[in-house]
Amino acid sequence: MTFILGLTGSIGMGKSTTSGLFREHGIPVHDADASVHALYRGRAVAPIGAAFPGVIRDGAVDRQALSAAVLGRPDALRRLEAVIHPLVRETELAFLHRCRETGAGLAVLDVPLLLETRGESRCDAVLVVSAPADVQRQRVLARPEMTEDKFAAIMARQMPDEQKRACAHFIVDTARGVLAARRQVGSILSALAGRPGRGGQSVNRNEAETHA
Ligand SMILES: CC(C)(COP(=O)(O)OP(=O)(O)OC[C@H]1O[C@@H](n2cnc3c(N)ncnc32)[C@H](O)[C@@H]1O)[C@@H](O)C(=O)NCCC(=O)NCCS
Ligand SMILES: Nc1ncnc2c1ncn2[C@@H]1O[C@H](COP(=O)(O)OP(=O)(O)OP(=O)(O)O)[C@@H](O)[C@H]1O
Repeated sequence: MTFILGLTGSIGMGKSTTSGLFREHGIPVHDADASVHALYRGRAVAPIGAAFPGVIRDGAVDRQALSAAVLGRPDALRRLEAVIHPLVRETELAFLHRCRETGAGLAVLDVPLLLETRGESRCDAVLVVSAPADVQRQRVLARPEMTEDKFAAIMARQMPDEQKRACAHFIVDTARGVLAARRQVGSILSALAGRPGRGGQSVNRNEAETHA
């Protein structure tokens, strides 16, 4: 049985970077953000175009236009999520099916809204990627196209980092550099070695060592 590790964290905390450290060990990772982006070039174009007129450009969803249409408008963001989340869930299920068929002992689901959407119920354990608020802010505001308003609108839809950490079986601190994060991932893999998956029944948090 494949052990399902849910990897999450707020915007800019280092989810993609940390997922990459699991990939270095040959562990399969499903990246929900990447799945959304692929859907915006394929199956989601028609339903998103119907729900949000004007956001399709050159046959694909224009993320900047969509962002402007939904961020800061909680109802619109919920509407977008109602369209896109079931499609992402389908790609995730297909990924997990492949992991089981190939006998993978561990699979990682990188899902930004894992805890906000109670997705932990389909994981065997939860890893929260975290950094101090000032580091997060500096990272996010350094991105092109990012503004204070956009950052605030995204944060408003996300569970505070402190609450996320309280739900974690494992924590990776990304403020200490990639080498330190690589070491933390290594120790999580050691802690999980040989642990059988339970097909989505969560591990009791006390059963797993929390690595801060
Ligand atoms: C709002 C959109 C258009 C902005 O696009 P953009 O290219 O600027 O951001 P990107 O997709 O790379 O997401 C970056 C980060 O924003 C945060 N984020 C994305 N969607 C959401 C959301 N619905 N609620 C809160 N935070 C979100 C996450 O931390 C994510 O890692 C885009 O994020 C989107 O389509 N979101 C809806 C899909 C979704 O809910 N994705 C998250 C999990 S599946
Ligand atoms: N362990 C680390 N050490 C140093 N810098 C890091 C580390 N992890 C992430 N970063 C830096 O932080 C920034 C955000 O990282 P990343 O893109 O992995 O975050 P994310 O959580 O996936 O972001 P988003 O929520 O936007 O998808 C990047 O500039 C990355 O280089």
